[in-house]
Amino acid sequence: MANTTTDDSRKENNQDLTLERSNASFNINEITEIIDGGVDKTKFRKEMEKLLFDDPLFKDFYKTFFKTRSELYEESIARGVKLFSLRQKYKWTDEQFEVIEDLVNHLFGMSLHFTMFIPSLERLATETQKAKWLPLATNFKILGTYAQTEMGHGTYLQGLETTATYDPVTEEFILNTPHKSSMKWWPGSLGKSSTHALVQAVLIINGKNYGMHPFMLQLRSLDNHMPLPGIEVGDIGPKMTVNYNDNGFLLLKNVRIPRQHMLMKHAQVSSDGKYTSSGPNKAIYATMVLVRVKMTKWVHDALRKAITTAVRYSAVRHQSKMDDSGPEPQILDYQTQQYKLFPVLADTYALFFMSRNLRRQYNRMMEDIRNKGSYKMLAEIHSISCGLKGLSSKIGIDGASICRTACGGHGYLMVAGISEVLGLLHSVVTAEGEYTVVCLQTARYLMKQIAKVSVGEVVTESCEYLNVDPQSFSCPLQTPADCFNLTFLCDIFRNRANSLIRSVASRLQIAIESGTPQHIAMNNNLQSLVRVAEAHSETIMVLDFTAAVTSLRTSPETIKVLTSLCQLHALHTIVKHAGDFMETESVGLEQIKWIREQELKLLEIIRPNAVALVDAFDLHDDSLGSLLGVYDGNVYERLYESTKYNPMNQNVVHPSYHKYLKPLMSGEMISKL
Ligand SMILES: CCCCCCCCCCCCCCCCCC(=O)SCCNC(=O)CCNC(=O)[C@H](O)C(C)(C)COP(=O)(O)OP(=O)(O)OC[C@H]1O[C@@H](n2cnc3c(N)ncnc32)[C@H](O)[C@@H]1OP(=O)(O)O
Ligand SMILES: Cc1cc2nc3c(=O)[nH]c(=O)nc-3n(C[C@H](O)[C@H](O)[C@H](O)COP(=O)(O)OP(=O)(O)OC[C@H]3O[C@@H](n4cnc5c(N)ncnc54)[C@H](O)[C@@H]3O)c2cc1C
Repeated sequence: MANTTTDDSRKENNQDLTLERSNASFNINEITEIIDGGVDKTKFRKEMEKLLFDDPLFKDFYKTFFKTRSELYEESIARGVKLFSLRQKYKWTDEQFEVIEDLVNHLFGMSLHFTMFIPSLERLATETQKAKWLPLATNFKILGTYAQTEMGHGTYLQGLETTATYDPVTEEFILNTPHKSSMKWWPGSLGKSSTHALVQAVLIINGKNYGMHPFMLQLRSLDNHMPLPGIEVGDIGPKMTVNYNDNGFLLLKNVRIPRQHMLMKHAQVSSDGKYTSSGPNKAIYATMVLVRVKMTKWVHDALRKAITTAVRYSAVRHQSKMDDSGPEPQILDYQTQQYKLFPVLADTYALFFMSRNLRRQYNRMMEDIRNKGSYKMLAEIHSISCGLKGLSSKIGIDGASICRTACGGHGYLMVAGISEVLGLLHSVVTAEGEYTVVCLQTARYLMKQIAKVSVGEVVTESCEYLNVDPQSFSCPLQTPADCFNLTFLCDIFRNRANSLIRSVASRLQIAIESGTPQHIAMNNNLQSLVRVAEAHSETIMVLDFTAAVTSLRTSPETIKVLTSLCQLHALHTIVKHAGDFMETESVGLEQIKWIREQELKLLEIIRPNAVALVDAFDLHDDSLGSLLGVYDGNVYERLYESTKYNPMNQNVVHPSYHKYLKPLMSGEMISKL
């Protein structure tokens, strides 16, 4: 199968797409460079595309859909080994490797080695431990995973049951998973690949429980890959997606490890069993914060694949008639199709600017920790990243589902690529903190911030809007045209979040003051707490998108088109939650009517640039992984060609005909009964 590339050798055979591209009002390279982070980074990405997609191992992503689990696993290991070797050879940085992870859709074995195992060592190990294990890990002498979740507990970390009991006589920890519910269950690359795991276990010294702590455990022999004594390990079985990954289970029976194998940066156990700790007690959760931050960008990466497919396909697909005398229109010309897809396109851009800002804030926090030993920003970054990880995964799932249905029947095919994206997004909404659970972490923080406001204390930057009294707010939208004013829209979002936070805080306070036990008062308000976390996170997204488009240094045409997307993102979010915005008097009934009308106007404004706006993501066909979304638009040819590769078509007559259908049709089967 010929694949197009992202350079000038692209074949632009489909006339509709050629026309769409010639109609664009802006230069797509300007947006591509913003997304890549500059011309040099665009150049690097393109070089990497050449390097990877000239290699049959990474080409023709759609072929993975025809493979068995074992084939998928083996191929993913081959890909992982190739990528790790290339990383070593070219000395790619972490940032460069993240670009490559996205290009190959995270489809390679041992991805957790760089996503969680090494970052955990960097964050949780002492300098001596780092000097010992990091060179082994970065040179692939050991391959590691992050083993925290158990069969019985993933969310409630205080409920973990794996124990690490200190034995001062031998100066060892004895690791056990005492019950079925205690076995580790889910860690990526655990089942068949990893030689080592960072195991989170409950530390016990002299019968006293010190809670969850991290331990370095060797799982398999470095000579023959056999599990070491006392260790049972395997694959947990087929999943909704990521079936190339050997997510695993792990049982431990009296496995002894040296005292020095507890990662002791934040808490230490001396040889005689004395426990000491330093730094904040949640510092051992550090790797989870990093991955949640990264996940917001993964959602953007995933959703841009779905929306690129759906918009390009909608430009080449013709169906039905608007007018009996005219030709069948492109389905992208139906207002309903635009109303499905353009808000998703706007959300995809919103996710990009939000995740970029979140990563910058995270990097600032890490600099503070490294340079000043200051964890001041941790609580705020934890709260923001929890809410945004949750919200982005939800936007991703909703958006990709819309893209799938917007592609009609063909969208249901695996080779359309959207089901795969949707499955990946379902893993993101659950892994690294389940949706509701992470939202509740954000809400917990917001409740503390509003309590500070009530006693005149200073709140953190993300919550500054809480300093305003909602009573003093009046809706700034005086005319329909005001609905395009981003400053007004930001104020409306701030007011809605502010009012909702205050309202649930006040309900909680009244309930508790009137004698309702705190846990019951909380449970009676859990749904409202999730809602305030969503409102706060949606506000951050609108503020980040607005700040980005109003500070862009690029051509007026590019700013104009991105501004329209920002307006659509904000207006569509208001329409989705019209009840909230009206209940908090952030807008009135009249304004909701205007917003709905202006939203439809934006569809018309965006329509001529729709294809260019997805082209600006500059996704290589082998990265896009969709036969419906190919750059040249030759969708029907690609679909037909894919049937030649399909293993079901390798025999003209399938063996089951001779085994079952023929005996039925000849009457032989019935006569045997
Ligand atoms: C096609 C394109 C491609 C793109 C798509 C890519 C897709 C890729 C596909 C790959 C698949 C995904 C693989 C990803 C790997 C996933 C790995 C995992 O899940 S690993 C497993 C992940 N597992 C999970 O995520 C487990 C989720 N559960 C938890 O994190 C916790 O149990 C908890 C947070 C819910 C509660 O914890 P608990 O100890 O009971 O805490 P309390 O509630 O009592 O709060 C006490 C205080 O602590 C504070 N605080 C809390 N956390 C943090 C923090 N991180 N930091 C700082 N502070 C924190 C909190 O604010 C509070 O402060 P204060 O108010 O007192 O001041
Ligand atoms: C693809 C994938 C990869 C993974 N990779 C890893 C890995 O590499 N390493 C690892 O250690 N783990 C991994 N996990 C496990 C993952 O982190 C957990 O599954 C996740 O944190 C959710 O926890 P849970 O399964 O216990 O869900 P549960 O907590 O059992 O969630 C079930 C329901 O209960 C609700 N619920 C639970 N607690 C509360 C509460 N306090 N308040 C309100 N509602 C609540 C939830 O909202 C949800 O609706 C992976 C999971 C997946 C799907």
